[in-house]
Amino acid sequence: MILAVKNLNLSFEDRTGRRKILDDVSFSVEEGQIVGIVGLSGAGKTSLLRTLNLLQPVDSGEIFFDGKNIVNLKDDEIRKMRKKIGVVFQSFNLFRNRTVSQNIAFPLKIQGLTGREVKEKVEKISGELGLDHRIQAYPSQLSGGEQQRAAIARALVMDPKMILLDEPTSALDPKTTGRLLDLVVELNQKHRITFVVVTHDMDVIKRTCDKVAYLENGRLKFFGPAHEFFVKVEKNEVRDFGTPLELDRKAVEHKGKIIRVLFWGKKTHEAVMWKVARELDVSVNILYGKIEELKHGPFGAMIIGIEGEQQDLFIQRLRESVYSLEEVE
Ligand SMILES: Nc1ncnc2c1ncn2[C@@H]1O[C@H](COP(=O)(O)OP(=O)(O)OP(=O)(O)O)[C@@H](O)[C@H]1O
Repeated sequence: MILAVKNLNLSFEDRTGRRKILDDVSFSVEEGQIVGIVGLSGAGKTSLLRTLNLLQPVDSGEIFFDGKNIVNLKDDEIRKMRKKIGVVFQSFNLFRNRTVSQNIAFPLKIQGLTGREVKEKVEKISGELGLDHRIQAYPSQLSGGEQQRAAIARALVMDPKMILLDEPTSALDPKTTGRLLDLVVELNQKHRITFVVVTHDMDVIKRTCDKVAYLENGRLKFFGPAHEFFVKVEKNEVRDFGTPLELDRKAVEHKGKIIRVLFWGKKTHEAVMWKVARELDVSVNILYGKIEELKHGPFGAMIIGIEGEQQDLFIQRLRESVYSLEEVE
C-alpha cells in the first residue's frame, strides 16, 4: 500500500463561521493504481489533493505515504517527502520566463545535480513525453496539451512514486485528451507510478482509473473499483454524475417481464443471453442498452423485455452470468 488516508478532517473559516470541507475521509491506494477523485463542484476534491501533497494542513487525521505518517512533518522532512510526490496543477504552473527545458531542469538543479546529469535527464524525459522538438520554447508558445506534458515532465523528472493531477483534461480538446490519457496509462504501467486524479471527466475515469473516490459535501460516499462506481451511477445513487439508463414506460408496450441487467468484465454475457433464450424458447427484446469500455473490461447496462412461458427460468439462468439483474415493475 502506497497511500492510506485515515479519518481526515479539514475545515475553513469563512464569514458564516467554520465550515467542514473534508469530513472523516478514509481510503487507501495500492502502489501502481490510478485513482480518480470525483464529485460535484465544491465537494472538496482539490482540497483533498492538496492535503496529500502537504500543501494544505489538516485539522485531524493521518496520511500514510510510503509507510510514513506525513501529517505534521517538519519542514525539511516535507521537502524530502515532496520529491516522491509529483503534482500537476490545473493551471500547470510552468515558469513563464523559462523554456520547457529549463522548467523540467528546475527541480533537478535545486537537487544539486551536475549540468551533465541534468541535461541527460531532461533529454530522456522530454523524449519520452514527445516534447523534444519544443524543448527551447517558452510556455506561452506551447499548446495546452504541450503545456500539460511539460508540467508532467517536470513532475516526472524527480522519479516520484506518486503523481497528483488536478483536472488534467479540463483545458484540452477531445483528441489531446485521448493522447494525455494514453500517456498517463503508459507512465503508470512503465514506471509503476501511482496516480491520483481529480476530474469531472467521465472519460478519465473510464479509460484510466482502477478505483474511484466519490465525494459529496466533503464526505467520501463511495470508494471502490471503477465498475462499481458505474453500478452506483446506474442505480442513481450518485448525484449529477453520469446518466443512468431510464425506462420510458409509456414508450414501451410489453406484455412480459422487463428486467434491468448490469454486466461487467465479461464479453460473454450477450452470447449467454441468446443461448439461454433459445434453449428456453423465450423471446428477448433489448429496449435500451449501453456499453462503456472501462480500463478493466466492458461495463454495460440493458433494459430487456422478455416473453415466453419459461421467463422465470430465463431470469434465473441469466442472473448467474451477469453482474446484477432486477425486475422492473
Ligand atoms: N483556502 C480556503 N479558504 C476557505 N474556503 C476554501 C478554501 N479553499 C477551498 N475552500 C472551500 O472549500 C470547498 C471545497 O473546495 P474545493 O476546491 O476542494 O472543491 P472541488 O470539489 O475541488 O471543487 P471544483 O470541482 O469546483 O474545483 C469550497 O466550498 C471552497 O469554497
